[in-house]
Amino acid sequence: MEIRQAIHSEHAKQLDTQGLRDQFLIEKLFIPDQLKLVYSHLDRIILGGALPVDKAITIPKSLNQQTGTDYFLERRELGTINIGGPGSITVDGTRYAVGTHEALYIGKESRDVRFESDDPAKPATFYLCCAPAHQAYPTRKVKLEEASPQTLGDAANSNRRTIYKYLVPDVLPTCQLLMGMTRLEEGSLWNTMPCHIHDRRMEAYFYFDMAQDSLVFHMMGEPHETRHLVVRNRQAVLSPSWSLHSGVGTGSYTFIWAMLGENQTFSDMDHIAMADLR
Ligand SMILES: O=C(O)C(=O)C[C@H](O)C(=O)CO
Ligand SMILES: [Zn+2]
Repeated sequence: MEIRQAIHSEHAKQLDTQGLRDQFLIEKLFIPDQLKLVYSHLDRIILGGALPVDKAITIPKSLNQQTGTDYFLERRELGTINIGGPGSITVDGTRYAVGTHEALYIGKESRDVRFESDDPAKPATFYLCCAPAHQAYPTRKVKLEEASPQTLGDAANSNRRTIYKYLVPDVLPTCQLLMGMTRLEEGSLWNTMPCHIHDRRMEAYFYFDMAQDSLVFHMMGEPHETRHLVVRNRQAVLSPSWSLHSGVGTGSYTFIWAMLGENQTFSDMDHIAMADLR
């Protein structure tokens, strides 16, 4: 499993383009028929992808070497949103059908997890976020209609969007993982602007549904020391708690956000006045 160290903001601001990309960008998350995971020391989040095409993908036993536990989810919870075709996830013998843009929360102490696609021609594509957990909450599927929606922004500011909160306390209990998907309206290209930080939680953004030659300029850094990352389709960004996180696309895109940290209060954000951005 690839490891990313935590990084101080004073170090991050010295980095050049490649240095920033090495620290914060995850370029490849999906390898056919393999589980790809990246372990970050930012609140010990693990991000990953499972793209089952010709065979099922399972969580290998050897992963417990990284977690120092008997099995991977012994002290962890796992959230996933399927951005591909219809598929299923079998958790300790119970099969959950997981369609496009449906989420599955997999509780702590789940031992056997198996990802499958219904049709190899339209494979299910599971984006995964995994967090340390202290309590075994029930495994549960969440459909798009069950996610808690919040529409923000307007066309005049090119930031009209709906935030679908799938794994949040209003919908189901989790130990610390918060996860959802934000969809922009046609013509709106800015997410999360006006922007914010939240010192109490780290965050990860995963951009998808982008045209081949389309880019997102993902904004990061402390509000007075902003930087950007050029992000392509199906790439993820790690956002430490000191970093703002916002993006603008050269074309349409959707993204999945996930947060871990002190609290599960989505609205606990420190908004940054436009005048304070540098
Ligand atoms: O478009 C947005 O605004 C978001 O999706 C915001 C993220 O969910 C976020 O940064 C939550 O802290
Ligand atoms: Zn945020």
